Amino acid sequence: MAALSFLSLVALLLLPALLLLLSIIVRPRPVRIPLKNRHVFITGGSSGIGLALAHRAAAEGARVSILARSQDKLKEAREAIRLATGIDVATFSADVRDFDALRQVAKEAEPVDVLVVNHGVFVAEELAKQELEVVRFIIDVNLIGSFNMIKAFLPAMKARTDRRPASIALMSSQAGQVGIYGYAAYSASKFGLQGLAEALQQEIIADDIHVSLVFPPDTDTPGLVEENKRRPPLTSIIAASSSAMKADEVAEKTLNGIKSGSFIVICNFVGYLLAISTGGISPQRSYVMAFVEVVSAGIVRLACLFFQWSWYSSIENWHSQSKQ
Ligand SMILES: NC(=O)C1=CN([C@@H]2O[C@H](COP(=O)(O)OP(=O)(O)OC[C@H]3O[C@@H](n4cnc5c(N)ncnc54)[C@H](OP(=O)(O)O)[C@@H]3O)[C@@H](O)[C@H]2O)C=CC1
Ligand SMILES: CCCCCCCCCCCCCCCC(=O)[C@@H](N)CO
Repeated sequence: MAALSFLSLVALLLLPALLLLLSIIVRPRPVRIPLKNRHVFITGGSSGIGLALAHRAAAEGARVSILARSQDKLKEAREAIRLATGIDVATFSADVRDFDALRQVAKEAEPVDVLVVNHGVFVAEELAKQELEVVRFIIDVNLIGSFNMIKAFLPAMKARTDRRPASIALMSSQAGQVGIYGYAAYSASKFGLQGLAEALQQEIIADDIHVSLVFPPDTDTPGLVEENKRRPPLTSIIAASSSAMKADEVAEKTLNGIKSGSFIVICNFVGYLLAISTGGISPQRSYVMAFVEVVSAGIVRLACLFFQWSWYSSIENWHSQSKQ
């Protein structure tokens, strides 16, 4: 009884003190980034998550531009958005691997207030089977392509005359928080975005530009349909630990994350567990989330170990079955 009341006293005093402390120290400070009447530029905006983002941003009153390689898909996307919202988006055809082409696009499109670096390619395959050419392709498009986009667009974003806060959002994946069977190259390309995002945020905070890093689970898109045709079964089994989402749901989370300046954008329940367990030393603007992280870190680590346990059991079972 005495122990119990002592514990509740500690909780009563310490937890609010912790909350207060966190509300003072969280950095960068909270920010709101308006979308209405601002220029939102989305790579990979002709399909899947990028297309859903373009729809939503247009419906919220932003001026929207989309970039991808295929002219045909861009045209189709433009028509679909016009049909649904009555709004015209600007389209740019370029390969994110071609820096000179991106510089040209940037010149035409500027000024951009919200840059959403969403394009991406994925080929799920065991590394032993995956050609190095495919590995290079994934890293080139997902990681180097993101550098190319930022290098091409950042100078004008820094020099913008609209002094309201601006944003650069990067589309990662939950496979960018934890390495998953079949995703050696893909996970590496997405983990790379985290280092880029953390360093970049420190460099451009003084320009009032705010970085968001988005972590979706499997999302129903044309890209996923293509990937599923040859995905190793173990990739699907492990990825199923996190429930799949619709492209529009991910787009909604992403835009809300951008508007609230969240550094880490969480998409589903498992996303909370992943964000807490990989929080490490990444920036956190919300003192409430910071509080949840500090208080639950240990127990969430335990849950993670259970997930690893179940994944390795699946892998063991798979191998023992395929030997029979
Ligand atoms: N779907 C999913 O399960 C998940 C996806 N993600 C991430 O979300 C993002 C979008 O995925 P999703 O919507 O499924 O993808 P889709 O395959 O449906 O669309 C990809 C988009 O990127 C464009 N793109 C691809 N390569 C290039 C390139 N080299 N240069 C310019 N544009 C390019 C495509 O157009 P085009 O081919 O014409 O160039 C298309 O517009 C990716 O970064 C992906 O990694 C994250 C977690 C889960
Ligand atoms: C307590 C801690 C909880 C840990 C649970 C972790 C669950 C991880 C599931 C990872 C799913 C990865 C999906 C990748 C989707 C993707 O990017 C591809 N479809 C390519 O587009």
